[in-house]
Amino acid sequence: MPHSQVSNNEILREHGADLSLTVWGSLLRYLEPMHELKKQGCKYDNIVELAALEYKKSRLVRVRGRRGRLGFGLDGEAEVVSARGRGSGGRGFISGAGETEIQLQRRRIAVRKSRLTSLLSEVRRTRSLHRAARRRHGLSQVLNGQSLPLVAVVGYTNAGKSSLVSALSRSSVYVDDRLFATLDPQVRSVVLPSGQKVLLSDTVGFISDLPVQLVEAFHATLEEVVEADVLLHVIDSSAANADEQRSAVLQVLEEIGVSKERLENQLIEAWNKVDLTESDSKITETEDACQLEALDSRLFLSSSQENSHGVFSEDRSASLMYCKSHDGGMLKPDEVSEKMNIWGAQLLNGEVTRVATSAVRGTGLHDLLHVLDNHLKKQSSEVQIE
Ligand SMILES: Nc1nc2c(ncn2[C@@H]2O[C@H](COP(=O)(O)OP(=O)(O)OP(=O)(O)O)[C@@H](O)[C@H]2O)c(=O)[nH]1
Ligand SMILES: [Mg+2]
Repeated sequence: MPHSQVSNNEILREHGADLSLTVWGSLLRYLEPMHELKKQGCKYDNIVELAALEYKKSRLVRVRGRRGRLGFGLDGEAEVVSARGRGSGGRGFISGAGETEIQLQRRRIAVRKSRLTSLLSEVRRTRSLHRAARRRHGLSQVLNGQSLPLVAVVGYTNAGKSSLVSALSRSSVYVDDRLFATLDPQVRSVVLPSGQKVLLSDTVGFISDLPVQLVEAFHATLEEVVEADVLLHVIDSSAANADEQRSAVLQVLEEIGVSKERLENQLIEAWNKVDLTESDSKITETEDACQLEALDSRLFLSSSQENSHGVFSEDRSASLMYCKSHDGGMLKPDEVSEKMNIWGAQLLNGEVTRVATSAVRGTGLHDLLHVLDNHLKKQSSEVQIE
């Protein structure tokens, strides 16, 4: 993956670029729709340049290419130098002529920046047209005039949002993406267990300290989030700083105008990548649906519960939930899924709902669809009461 965010960041880091710059690099890399920007001629290297310019206007990243060519790029050795000539890597920058070179580079970047900005606004315009079209048709033909609930999938960068959206749409009972694929490739339709059809909208990954200068570029995502009926917050449970990433996302959501009340009542958490946090044997058992993994006690019940099929109890020390049938045997997956009704009760009490998932292994996807179902039912019943 020569142009992936990870490898580019690694290269930058290897060459001594400071962390804030790599954060900018990754932020810019994640400015969706980068694919479209790339298609339209924006190179990743330009984005990194832009990052450098935006973050520290007085500093530049210079890259020595393999053939000794100086420029901006990723195939060579990078050194961060200040405009005054103090090299962070111990190497100085020749002043005098260097000043001119920096000015020249700045101008080049400024030109690229304006190109990027106009491309982004074009992309925004296209996406908003798509959204309008989606609302207009909005499968209203299919649903007799009702518009479909929109679930915005948000989360820290690399949490697995896109993977989860694909996995959910694959696992859904019936998927018809033809209408949307042409309108907006980042939206998938999914049918919940009750038969309710929803739209899942994949968004860009958030990172800490969202720089305000770039909020404009995030508008496409922000608009999806603001319009959404439910926010599905995907968290990489295997990340060492998962809690920090979670808080960073909540903070960004608040900053872009999502009310505290919505964050409490219209947000579902998918603690993704559980396959990386548990041993393989537990996963196997999970797939047999006899035991469900719990990341913490809030994922499941506060005490043992039962439904018509069996008893659910949790072993907090092992982070597991046991599901035994009344006759002492194992519960089948569809029997286990009945416990979602109990989760529904939790939702009515206004608790944040968390589901452990693995987009890669398919763990917890049905649970998540059930939770979404319950959530939307609860929301629509509240609307009716109002
Ligand atoms: N082990 C494991 N890897 C996962 C899981 N979900 C996603 N990944 C991997 O995590 C990486 C990031 O996944 P994406 O789906 O692109 O993450 P994202 O949140 O959409 O990332 P951005 O859109 O770039 O912010 C990929 O390499 C995925 O294969 C999971 O459940 N388990
Ligand atoms: Mg993604």
